[in-house]
Amino acid sequence: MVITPNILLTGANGQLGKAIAAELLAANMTFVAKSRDELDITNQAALSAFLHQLKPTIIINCAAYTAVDQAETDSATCFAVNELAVKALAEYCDQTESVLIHFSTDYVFDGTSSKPYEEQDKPKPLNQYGKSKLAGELAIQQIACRHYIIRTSWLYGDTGKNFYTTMRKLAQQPQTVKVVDDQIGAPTKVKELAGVLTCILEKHATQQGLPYGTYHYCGDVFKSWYQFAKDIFTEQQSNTPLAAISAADYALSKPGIALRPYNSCLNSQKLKKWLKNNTKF
Ligand SMILES: NC(=O)C1=CN([C@@H]2O[C@H](COP(=O)(O)OP(=O)(O)OC[C@H]3O[C@@H](n4cnc5c(N)ncnc54)[C@H](OP(=O)(O)O)[C@@H]3O)[C@@H](O)[C@H]2O)C=CC1
Ligand SMILES: Cc1cn([C@H]2C[C@H](O)[C@@H](COP(=O)(O)OP(=O)(O)O[C@H]3O[C@@H](C)C(=O)[C@@H](O)[C@H]3O)O2)c(=O)[nH]c1=O
Repeated sequence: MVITPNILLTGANGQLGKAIAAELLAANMTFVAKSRDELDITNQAALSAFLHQLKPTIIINCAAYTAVDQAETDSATCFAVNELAVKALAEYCDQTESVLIHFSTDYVFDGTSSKPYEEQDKPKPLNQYGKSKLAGELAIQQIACRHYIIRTSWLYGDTGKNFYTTMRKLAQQPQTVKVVDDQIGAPTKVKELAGVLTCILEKHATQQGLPYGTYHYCGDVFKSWYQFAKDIFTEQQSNTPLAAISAADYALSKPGIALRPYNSCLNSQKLKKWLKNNTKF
């Protein structure tokens, strides 16, 4: 007998949450999606009451505090969402033998490695956002509920707040846009990551199911933020001048900005190999 999972999607109004909802719908999967207004995961009492009422068997957590610079001065809120609420979700999953699918970031690394980061490499975040995301990962791993932690990088899509939509707007104005050229990573389409997640769910609870654990998944091409901006300006046929600058020079023009890793590259081979061997992806 196949048991239909009872899926809860949190943070459903974010860019990844929306993309996952669209992919799950397209795959005819049933799920309950909740935005922050409908389910604030930092409200422990409301969260607990909701979970015990819905009894999800799989939680896809797309709720997160993602304002990287703001987190430097608002770290309590950032940790409340990215660590404490995640711990509460993991505790529910542990008690009910449910599965937690959670997303994390390249910003858990300090970017000093000379090669793309693998799953087992030692995290050492540079900023409050990265520290809070690592704390969330550690909470899940310590509670040891059934889980997938998927670290990704530089997520973007046509809507929501991301580097792609920011650059698309800047490409419409006449002033020169200066963009950091010494931080490298892989832009990752939210739709692509949502497709990966759907494949994982489709295989879950079968013999080809992805083993629980931590995985990296990002786009195939590593580039700098400047190169990414250049691609976007070309796509937009923009005549706005674009200038490459160093992260150090960019920081001088933006006091209080968070430090970001120079090398944000993730090695996604482990998950990509599994996808190739086990799914239609
Ligand atoms: N964006 C990126 O480049 C990357 C993101 N990630 C990770 O991917 C995941 C998804 O990120 P992404 O979709 O881009 O982020 P978004 O900021 O687009 O979405 C996050 C969502 O979480 C919601 N949220 C914030 N606080 C709470 C709360 N207390 N309770 C419930 N919901 C809340 C936000 O609500 P509201 O809409 O009201 O603000 C928002 O809708 C996160 O875990 C993030 O850390 C990893 C690597 C790269
Ligand atoms: C807007 C802008 C940014 N930058 C630089 C600043 C920074 O080094 C880099 C990216 O800046 P942003 O603030 O757009 O992106 P940022 O918020 O750092 O993006 C990160 O978000 C979190 C949630 C993640 O998990 C990461 O993977 C990553 O995607 O580009 C410029 O150089 N010029 C500009 O005009």
